[in-house]
Amino acid sequence: MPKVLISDKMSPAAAEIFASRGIEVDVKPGMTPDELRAVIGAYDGLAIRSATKVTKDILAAATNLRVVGRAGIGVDNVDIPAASAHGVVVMNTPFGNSITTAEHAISLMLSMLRQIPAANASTHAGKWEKNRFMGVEVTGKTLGVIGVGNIGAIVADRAQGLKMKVIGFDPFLSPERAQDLGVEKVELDELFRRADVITLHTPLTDGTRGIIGADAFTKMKDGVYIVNCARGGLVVEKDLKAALDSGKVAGAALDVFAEEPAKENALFGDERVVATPHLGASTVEAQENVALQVAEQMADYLLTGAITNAINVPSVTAEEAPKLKPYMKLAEQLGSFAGQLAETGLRGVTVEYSGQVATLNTRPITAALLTGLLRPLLDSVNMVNAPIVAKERNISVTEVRSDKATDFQTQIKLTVSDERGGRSVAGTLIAGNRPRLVSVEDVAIEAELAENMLFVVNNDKPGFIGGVGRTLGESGINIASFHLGRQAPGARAICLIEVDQPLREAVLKQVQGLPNVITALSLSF
Ligand SMILES: NC(=O)c1ccc[n+]([C@@H]2O[C@H](COP(=O)([O-])OP(=O)(O)OC[C@H]3O[C@@H](n4cnc5c(N)ncnc54)[C@H](O)[C@@H]3O)[C@@H](O)[C@H]2O)c1
Ligand SMILES: O=C(O)[C@H](O)COP(=O)(O)O
Repeated sequence: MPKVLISDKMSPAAAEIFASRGIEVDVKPGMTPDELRAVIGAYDGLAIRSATKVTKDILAAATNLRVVGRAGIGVDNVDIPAASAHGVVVMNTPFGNSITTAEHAISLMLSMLRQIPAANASTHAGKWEKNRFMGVEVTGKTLGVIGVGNIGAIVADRAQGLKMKVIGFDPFLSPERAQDLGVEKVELDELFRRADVITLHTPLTDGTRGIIGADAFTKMKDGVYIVNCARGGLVVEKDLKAALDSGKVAGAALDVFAEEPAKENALFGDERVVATPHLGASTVEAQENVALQVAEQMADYLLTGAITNAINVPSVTAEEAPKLKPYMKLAEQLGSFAGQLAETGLRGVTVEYSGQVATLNTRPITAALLTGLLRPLLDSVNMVNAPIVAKERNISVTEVRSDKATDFQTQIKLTVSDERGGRSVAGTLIAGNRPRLVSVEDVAIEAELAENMLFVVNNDKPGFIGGVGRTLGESGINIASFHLGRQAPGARAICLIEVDQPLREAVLKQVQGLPNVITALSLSF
C-alpha cells in the first residue's frame, strides 16, 4: 500500500481522499527540514503547499518518493530539476485557487487605495480621523497586469467590472486572447509608463525575478501603486522601499515577500504598505478545491499511473494508463536492447509507431524507450528525466506514426544511429499485453526478452547451433529458449538464447571464439 505524507497545513479533505483510496497517510505540518529529511524515505508521495521546501537534499533522502503534489499553483519551493533527476513526478493544481487569489489581489488594491487597514486601526482606537484618510477612485484608472495567465486574466475581468482600463504585458499572450479578455496588450515599458496601478501575476523564474526594481520604478508614473499577490522575489524590496521613501510609489499592497515567513521586513511599519501573510489562496473554497484535487491526482498516479497536471512529465489519463503500461514495458525493453548494443556515442533515435499503438498517447512510451536506451550508459536515468537527458546530450528524437499495421497489428520499431551507423529493433504485444521482439536489424526473429540472454550475430553455416549449445552445456548453463533468424539461407543470421543463469565472461569469450560467430553479447532485461 502506498504511503503519503502531508507536510503542510491542508484541508482534511486531502487526508480523507487518500484514506478512501486505500493509501496510508501521515499528516505532519510544520516539520523542520531536518525532521522532513529524516522521515521522507518512508513515503511514496509528499503533499505540500508553499511552506515545505523540497530541496535537492530532501529529494536525495527520498528514496521511495514517486510524486510531489502541490496543493496550489506556485512550485518555486520544489527543486524541479532535482525531482526529475530522481524520477519524481511534480504536480500542482493550476486552477483550484486562481479565483480566490485574483479576488485577494483586487481586495488588496481596493484596501490600499482607500487606506482601509490604517483607517480600520484608527477607528478601532477610537480616533475617528475622518479627515486623515483620503482615497483614490478606481473608475477610469489604468491597471497594468504583468502576467496575463489564469489569475491575471481573472484580475483583468474583475477590474473591468470596476470600470478600470486594463493593459497587460505577457510575452505568451496572443493578440486574440488579449482581445477576448478586453485587455490591451502592451510592452513592459509602456505598461510602466501608463499604469496607475501595477499588479503582478507571473511565476517566479529566472526571467521574472526582480522584474520590478530600481530601473522599472524610474519608468513608472509618479504616485503609482503596486500590488504583488504572486511571489516576493518579483519585486526588489529595497528598491520598493526607496521608491516609497522618494514618493515615486504612493502605495504597495503585498501578500508575498522575498523571505517567508516574513517576520521582519524593511517595508513593515509603513502605513502606505498593506501587507498580508501569503493569504492569496486562503479561502475555505480554494483550500477545499486544491486539497481534493491534489489528493485525487496523487492517488491516481500512485494507484494507476495516471498523470494529471504534472510539471515535469507528459500527462497520462486514467483511461490511457492501463493501455500504455504494456507498451511502455515493450518500449523500455527495445530501448534497452539497442542501448546494450551501443558501442559509441548515440546521435539520433527514430521511433516508428505502427498500427494500434500509433493511436495512443506515445509521449510516455517514447520516454520509457529512452529510459531503456540510456540506462546502460547512465544509471540515474528514469522515465521523468530521460527526454531531458537525451536533449542535453544532443541525441535527436524523432517519432513517426502510421496507423497502417505492419506484419503485426501493432508495432514499435526503434532505430538508433551512432558514429558507426545505425541499428534497429522492433517489437509487438502478443495476447494484448506481452512484449515480444519481432526483428533485429530487419531480420525477423521472435523472442520474449528475459533476465539473462545471449545474443549472437553469425554466418548461417551448419554446425553453428550445435557449437553454441555444446559450449553452454559444457559450462553447466541451461538453455531456456532458443530463437533464430536470418536474412537468407547461408547469409548473416542472429540468435537469441535465454539462459537460466548469468553468463560468465569466460563462457562468453568461448562463444565469441566459435567458428562463424561475428559477435556475441550477454544481455539482461
Ligand atoms: N499569493 C498567493 O497565495 C498565490 C496564489 C496562487 C498563485 N500565486 C502565484 O501566482 C502566479 C501566477 O499564477 P497563474 O495561475 O496565473 O499562473 P499561469 O501560469 O496561469 O500564468 C502566469 C503567466 O505569467 C506569464 N509570464 C511568464 N513569464 C513572464 C514574464 N517574464 N513577463 C510577463 N508575463 C510572464 C505566463 O505567460 C503566464 O501567462 C503563480 O506562479 C504563483 O506563484 C500566488
Ligand atoms: O502558489 C500558490 O498556490 C499560492 O502561493 C498559495 O500558497 P499556499 O498554498 O501556501 O497558501
